[in-house]
Amino acid sequence: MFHPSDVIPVSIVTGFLGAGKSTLLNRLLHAPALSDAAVIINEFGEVGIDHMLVETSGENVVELSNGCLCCTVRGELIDTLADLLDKAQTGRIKPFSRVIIETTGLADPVPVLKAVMAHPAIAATFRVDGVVTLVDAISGLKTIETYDEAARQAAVADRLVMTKTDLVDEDTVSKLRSRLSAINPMAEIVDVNDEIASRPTLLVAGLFDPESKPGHVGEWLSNADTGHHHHHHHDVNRHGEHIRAFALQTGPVDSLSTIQAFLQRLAAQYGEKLLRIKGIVAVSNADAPFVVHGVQETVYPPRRLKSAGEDDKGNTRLVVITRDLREADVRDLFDAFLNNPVIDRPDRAALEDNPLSAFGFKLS
Ligand SMILES: Nc1nc2c(ncn2[C@@H]2O[C@H](COP(=O)(O)OP(=O)(O)OP(=O)(O)O)[C@@H](O)[C@H]2O)c(=O)[nH]1
Repeated sequence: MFHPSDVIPVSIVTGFLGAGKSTLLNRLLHAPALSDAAVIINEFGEVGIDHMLVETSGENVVELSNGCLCCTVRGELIDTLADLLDKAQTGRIKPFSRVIIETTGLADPVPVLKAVMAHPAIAATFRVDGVVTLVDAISGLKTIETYDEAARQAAVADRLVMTKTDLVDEDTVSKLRSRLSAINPMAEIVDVNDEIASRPTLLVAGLFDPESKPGHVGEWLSNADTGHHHHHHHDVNRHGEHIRAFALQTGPVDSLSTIQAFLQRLAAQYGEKLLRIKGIVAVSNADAPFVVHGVQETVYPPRRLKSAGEDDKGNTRLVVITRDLREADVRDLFDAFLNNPVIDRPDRAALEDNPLSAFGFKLS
């Protein structure tokens, strides 16, 4: 039975772009203990697809895709929490015993924490209980050096989960572990393949206590803007001066290999500038679409989805997040792989015959 006076715990799952947040959540949400959790997913850029990628019963999943939780949608987060509560109290959705917030990979977690902890009405009903930060073992060390957001995500964590340890050597894992424990000596550091990382208790850590965090976390929290009046509108597809999101769309493709070849090519050519690419691919004559993923230099094996959402039938949609990379360059390459002619650009056959052609080199 739902008691309006109950204080509802909130777990925050964070980690840089592509660290494996949705993958981990999918695993945990199958646990009966989390079957009545409400899930708030925040995606960067206006074309959100995570609601299709996180497998829950659906009813209690809310997607916030109008920007990044830490800046443009803090007000929306508060409204969403209030709205979820209202719907549960009035029987419009199932009661929930925990809220799980998956932030965008670009989120500074401090304002998100502050939004929940410092808003009078929200803080009376919800309490932060478990900040779990995922760190990608392939790119984590570099990402933490390069992006302040990633270092802050690690510093505020109750638990740090190293992901993709299956794809790197032991030495890399041990260097990452040392770096993480230097940033946040109080956090428990686990490998995503450890048994503990498959238990729902991974998300539970007791009331968030800034005192138990590295020295600067309390200061960050005091200085953070509460964002209560933060409904102004900046471009939801931009994060700072360098990072932007856009979508590539087309109809069904003849073969999944066309898209995988495009992703491989993009990753090889642009590497770290290609922060993230993910999407749903409709393939002619296939009864279900595929999900594809790339994170910086790595392209992951495609996965078949159970079914497409009603709006997505027959559509191929890729969301791209780049740093200092022109949208037009990515679009041109996409068109080349789809064999859409673009003036002055090599087509797919030329690109595959001569990998240097995209850089302006020609075979004699
Ligand atoms: N081999 C391997 N692949 C992983 C692991 N964790 C995640 N992946 C893959 O990494 C890709 C990105 O994972 P997601 O779970 O979508 O990452 P995310 O953090 O939710 O991504 P964003 O929400 O876009 O920031 C997917 O192809 C996953 O299958 C892991 O531990 N090992």
